[in-house]
Amino acid sequence: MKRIVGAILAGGQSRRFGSPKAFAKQNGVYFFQRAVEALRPFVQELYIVSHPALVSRFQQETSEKVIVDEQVYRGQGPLAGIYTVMKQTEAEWIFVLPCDMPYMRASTIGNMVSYIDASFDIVVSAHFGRVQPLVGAYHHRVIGDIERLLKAGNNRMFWLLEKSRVRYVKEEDFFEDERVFRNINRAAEYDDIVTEDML
Ligand SMILES: Nc1nc2c(ncn2[C@@H]2O[C@H](COP(=O)(O)OP(=O)(O)OP(=O)(O)O)[C@@H](O)[C@H]2O)c(=O)[nH]1
Repeated sequence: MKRIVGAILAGGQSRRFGSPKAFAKQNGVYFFQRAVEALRPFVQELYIVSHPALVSRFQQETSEKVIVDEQVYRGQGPLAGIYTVMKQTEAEWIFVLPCDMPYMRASTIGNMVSYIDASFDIVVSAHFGRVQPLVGAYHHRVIGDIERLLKAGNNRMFWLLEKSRVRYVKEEDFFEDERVFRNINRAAEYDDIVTEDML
């Protein structure tokens, strides 16, 4: 079995949402907990990477490991979170999920994991023509590239994808319900899913 470590990114500011998205609920379950449930079956270790203000709240709600972004790159976005987890582990692969996709499920991750292949550096979902850099596996060997990008202040995920050998997993690889990749950024989007779930 491939050695995979999980990284749940929960270090964003949730400015558009208005309160920490990780602790919004879908059908009574915290968003971040949905990510934990989806990833847990496939990883030996799992890290929730957040920021200092949320650590104690996470610790009250989960027994998973909670860490904070490396101080030098704090606030630099998801790339800083992935880098931080890579620094914690020597595992070959880091499987990343955001904390704001409440419909993500274990079967999706299982399918993604089956496409992990060491001839690629990164394996991410690109279902329905939308690249999802926060849903996929990153090989540990990209840590140097990530560090260089962060040092230069080029923290967009797409800079890393551009430099790397990427396997884009699409609907012809495995079909998936589009809703699984729905991420919640704004309170209005949250209101929509609450209403839909009640129907
Ligand atoms: N560890 C870590 N995760 C981050 C960071 N920035 C964003 N994330 C996570 O990446 C995912 C996508 O984040 P966004 O929705 O783009 O950003 P956000 O800061 O949470 O929200 P906005 O403030 O509204 O832009 C979420 O799971 C965030 O928690 C960061 O600097 N560090």
